[in-house]
Amino acid sequence: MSDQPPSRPIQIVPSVLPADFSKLGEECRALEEAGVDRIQWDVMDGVFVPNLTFGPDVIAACRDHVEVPFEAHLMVEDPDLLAARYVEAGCGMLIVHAETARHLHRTLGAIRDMDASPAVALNPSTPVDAVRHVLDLVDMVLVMTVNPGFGGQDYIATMEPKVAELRRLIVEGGYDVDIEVDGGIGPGTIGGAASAGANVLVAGSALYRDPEGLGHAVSDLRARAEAAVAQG
Ligand SMILES: O=C(CO)[C@@H](O)[C@H](O)COP(=O)(O)O
Repeated sequence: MSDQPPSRPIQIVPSVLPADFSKLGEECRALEEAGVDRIQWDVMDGVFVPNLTFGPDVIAACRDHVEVPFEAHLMVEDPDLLAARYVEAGCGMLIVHAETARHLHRTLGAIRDMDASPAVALNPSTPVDAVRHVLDLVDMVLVMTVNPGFGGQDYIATMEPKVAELRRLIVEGGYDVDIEVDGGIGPGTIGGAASAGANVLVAGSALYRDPEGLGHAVSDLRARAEAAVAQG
């Protein structure tokens, strides 16, 4: 009998960075029809990362086009200032970077108090230890597999041991926490990330460049991740 707990369900979450920004409502509907589990909005403020993307009103405008849940990846210098706006816009999960929250424990608790799902993100150079004392507060930890700011970057495979270390911490502590990875996820990399312990996989470029379309891309990535987990 394996002493490992049952693996957590694989979830495929698109980043809409590669989508056509002139018709985001339609793009969200296409993603929902393709079978995604959630939609990730990469929120960037031009301070924490060298890019500027979606304000809460843009997300709110897309909310009623689909039923699928939204998550906001807050790549912003001051998450406390903005968190409530993104919940009001319709994001059920907020992902806060450990590197930006001045009082991470308090910020995550405040998100839960807003009836939203708190999650925490780690940039590639930030150690797992940065979230050791907040695993009881979050529903998910995001391990970045690129440096944040842009889609289409190369996957940083050296993050796989970090994912495995985080998984051990979660399992040993008995926490009910998903592990998400984001950045460079595609057919050639998703297996390594899932084998390391990630069960929520964010993909942007890989979904939109699949010649067989979004539906095929989502199904193919899910199958590859599930096969990697099954192989152990
Ligand atoms: O979050 C970021 C960068 O900040 C990106 O990693 C996108 O969320 C996914 O982009 P791809 O690498 O899948 O194109």
